[in-house]
Amino acid sequence: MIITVTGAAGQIGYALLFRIASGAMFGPDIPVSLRLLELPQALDAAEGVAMELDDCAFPLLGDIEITDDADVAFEGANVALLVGSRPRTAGMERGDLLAANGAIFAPQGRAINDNAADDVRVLVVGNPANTNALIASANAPDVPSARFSAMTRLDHNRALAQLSGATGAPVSAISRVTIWGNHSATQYPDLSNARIEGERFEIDRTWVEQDFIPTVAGRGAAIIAARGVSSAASAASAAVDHLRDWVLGTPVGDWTSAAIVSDGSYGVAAGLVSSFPVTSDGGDWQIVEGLEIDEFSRGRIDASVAELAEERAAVEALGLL
Ligand SMILES: NC(=O)c1ccc[n+]([C@@H]2O[C@H](COP(=O)([O-])OP(=O)(O)OC[C@H]3O[C@@H](n4cnc5c(N)ncnc54)[C@H](O)[C@@H]3O)[C@@H](O)[C@H]2O)c1
Ligand SMILES: O=C(O)C[C@H](O)C(=O)O
Repeated sequence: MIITVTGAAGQIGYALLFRIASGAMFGPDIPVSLRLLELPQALDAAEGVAMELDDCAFPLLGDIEITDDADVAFEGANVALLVGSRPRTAGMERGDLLAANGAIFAPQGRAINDNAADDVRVLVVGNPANTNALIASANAPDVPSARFSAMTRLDHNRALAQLSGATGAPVSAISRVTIWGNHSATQYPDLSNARIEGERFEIDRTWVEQDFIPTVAGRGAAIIAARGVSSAASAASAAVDHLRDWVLGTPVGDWTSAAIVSDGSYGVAAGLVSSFPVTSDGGDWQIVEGLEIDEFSRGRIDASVAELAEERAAVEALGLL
């Protein structure tokens, strides 16, 4: 399996590469070769990471290639993790960030289109992840859009952890939690269908609305406030979970959350990259259909999807789609 990681010398890269190389992503039987894409000024740091990977003597790890050339990095890639992106800095407006990231994700989409393996699967982690995935997919016309996804698994895992903490139920007993919409503060972490030990349970709506939702949706900012930098190990762990479930399949009776290109399900405008409840049997992600959406959920989903539509309009105006 050839796995390309962009932004490989960054914080998430440093937490992610060792887990991939150890077999945590695809299990103990699948050897992995790594392609690390970095900016020219970070190539030395990426070399250092590769030296440490060598020093782990991972039995599953094949060759490691380090490059600042996207065509080389995505050559033959079966999996592409697009982590490297331009973080927001002081004085930057949302539109500036979208433009800066368009300059990264449009060429990377083209490089994936021209060089990746026929079965490539792409996970966008770099923010704003949903819209970056939209840009990459739009610039890869020969790759089915179903092969592009953006990461909301970290939000999903945060929701599991919060519910576990509030109920005392172990994370392993909780199922059917959903993240809808954008990987941003407007996301909607939804417990309407959640189960503990396979059963529906009584849930305090005040806690959901005033504590659970703001905690999950604001967790990225809370981590930045506490650490001074954004989440890295938990983001890497979520990326491992996302790819494992996509390639090896989700557990029977449960689903996960991933941002994928909407087919119009649940009133989410077709073409937007929005988070949904999804399953996989090892092929494409499938949206879990037929869930009842009450008025509260409808409002929350619509608000986050409206933000996604605004982001799409902004990158469309920049000529990135
Ligand atoms: N979706 C999520 O749940 C989630 C969670 C945490 C972080 N993030 C996002 O992930 C991204 C990476 O976070 P980080 O903490 O690793 O950042 P970081 O700044 O530590 O590392 C980013 C790396 O990307 C590299 N890079 C920048 N542009 C590149 C390009 N065009 N090609 C290749 N490499 C490039 C930089 O040189 C740097 O080494 C950020 O956008 C962050 O906001 C997303
Ligand atoms: O919130 C952020 O900016 C960082 C990241 O997307 C996160 O969710 O931790």
